[in-house]
Amino acid sequence: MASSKQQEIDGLETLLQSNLQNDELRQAWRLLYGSEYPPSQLTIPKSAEELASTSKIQLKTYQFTAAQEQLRPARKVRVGLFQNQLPLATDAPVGEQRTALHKLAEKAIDAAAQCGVNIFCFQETWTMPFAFATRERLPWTECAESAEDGPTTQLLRGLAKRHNMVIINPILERDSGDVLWNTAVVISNSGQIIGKSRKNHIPRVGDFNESTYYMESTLGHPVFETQFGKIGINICYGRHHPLNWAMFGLNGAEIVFNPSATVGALSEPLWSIEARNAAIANHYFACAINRVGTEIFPNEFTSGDGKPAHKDFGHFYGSSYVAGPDGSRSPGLSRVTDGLLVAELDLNLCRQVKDKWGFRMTMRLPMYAEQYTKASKPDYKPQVVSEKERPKED
Ligand SMILES: NC(=O)NCCC(=O)O
Repeated sequence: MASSKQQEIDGLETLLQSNLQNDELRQAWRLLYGSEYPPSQLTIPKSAEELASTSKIQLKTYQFTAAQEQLRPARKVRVGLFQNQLPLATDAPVGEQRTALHKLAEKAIDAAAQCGVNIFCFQETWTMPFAFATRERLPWTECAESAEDGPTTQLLRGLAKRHNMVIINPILERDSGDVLWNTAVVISNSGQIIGKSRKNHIPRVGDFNESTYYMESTLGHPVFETQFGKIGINICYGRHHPLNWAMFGLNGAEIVFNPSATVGALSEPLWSIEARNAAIANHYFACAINRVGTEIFPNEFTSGDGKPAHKDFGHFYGSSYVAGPDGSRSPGLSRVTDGLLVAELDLNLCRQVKDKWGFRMTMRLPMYAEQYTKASKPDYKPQVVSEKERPKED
């Protein structure tokens, strides 16, 4: 069973709330989250709270607002971000693991539907343990499935239609030629598949040796036009590449999901910054979703850093959150438990922020296109100005 270590704290918010009071808490919250305390929540049915509670899923809600416009009605959409631990041990048969995850997902989607969620997204490769550190092929490559006809997409197509909900399904994909990919399938609220996006940047850092398992995307930065808004998917490690985020914005995304699997020792200082910065820089909502728990594997592996072999990556710290184009962010989910974050976004905020700051008028794309083209050539000479090259002034 994936376990959360006892000493893991629940998160920054719990620390703030248990150590600060009244005005200090309000001020700290405003500085850290860019919004008022207490955070503005949604009214949701008691049945959703009960279902989440009996399923041991933390349920948090948040509302982003935009100024009311005269000519455009508000464009409110609810997103559901689901983070989870593995329900079974990593050495359970992979089919049983997938079935257990499917059962958990049905509960989370049901709770999300009761909260009026329009677009739901899972964490990266949610149907399997995050086994890539092991570099063992079997049984993990058996977890790969068809993006179009695999059992997970089939299950979610039914749920998407039943709940009138777009579902983003990040899986390890096996295509018809037996090439593996790290893929997010976008399933429309009609139950049809709109398309898929694949991971552009593959990590080779610490225990994240994923190039052993799947190939780099050749699909670019597709943006999917759904009934609820234009969405893109930047999978996990792609969040360290600002241009990866930028391309989804240039292709018109209003919401970019970042399904992830990352651990505290490696990336926790980056986590609360990267998606938030992407939302600000690209004038869209960014939804960051991380795995939870410590997954212990049967065999030891090393990180190639001279340290002892080990059987786990460390703690996947959850902390999923939504960031708005205005720099504000929602509260985060727990670092240690399964959770569903339901956030209401008014997509009008994207254009309002662009206009307020003049970001689209000042972005200077042709200048960067020219410079990037030059910088991508092997003979590129970096533009460095040195004192040595200046004529002496005296
Ligand atoms: N899953 C994945 O790409 N993890 C890499 C580590 C990180 O990006 O924090």
